[in-house]
Amino acid sequence: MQTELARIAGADFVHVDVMDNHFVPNLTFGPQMVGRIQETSPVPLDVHLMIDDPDRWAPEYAELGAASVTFHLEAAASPVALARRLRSIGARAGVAVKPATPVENLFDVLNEFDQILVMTVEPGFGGQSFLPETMPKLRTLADEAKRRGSSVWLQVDGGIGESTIAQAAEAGADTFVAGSAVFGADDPDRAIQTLRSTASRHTH
Ligand SMILES: O=C(CO)[C@@H](O)[C@H](O)COP(=O)(O)O
Ligand SMILES: [Fe+2]
Repeated sequence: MQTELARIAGADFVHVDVMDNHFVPNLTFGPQMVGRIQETSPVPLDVHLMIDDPDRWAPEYAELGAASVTFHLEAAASPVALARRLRSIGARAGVAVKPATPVENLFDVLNEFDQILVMTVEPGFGGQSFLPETMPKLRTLADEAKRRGSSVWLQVDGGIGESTIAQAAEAGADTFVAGSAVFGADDPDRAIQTLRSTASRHTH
């Protein structure tokens, strides 16, 4: 784990995928392991919860000291109350939407969140292909956030690499998660730098 973390020391965050084998058909780990990563990592953690009942579990990840905790809108009973709770613990509050989930319901509550994650693959597995059909939704969200003067971060996750990061940045994303494109590279830190500069060239 330490060696893996050292390979991405130049990243802004370590994105941690928590999967419960209910919300998604895959299982990773829970709070105990995330706590260990938190203790070991020199880079702050961005926790992505792909779990049922985040209202019950998400605060625990904030208590561990994660910089941000993102739960799925589809799974939360009271998204705004949960975001407030995460913020009160000191974490950035994030809400994620699956590719087919509309974002219009978030427009009136944008300021309740620090980041919104637009999934660019179906959650559950790394190494999938980017879904370009998610871009119009991202663009609508970015336009709305701008119109309202919101400072919410717009994150994309899934299939992000050299060509797709450009599309996502063009559509208004400002925070990018890359798994395979970084860990599959010979030099992960260099891959991060290249992705970062490609994104900034396509940000307007
Ligand atoms: O949350 C998820 C998938 O559910 C992502 O964080 C992926 O694990 C990112 O991996 P790549 O698509 O970049 O390989
Ligand atoms: Fe993720």
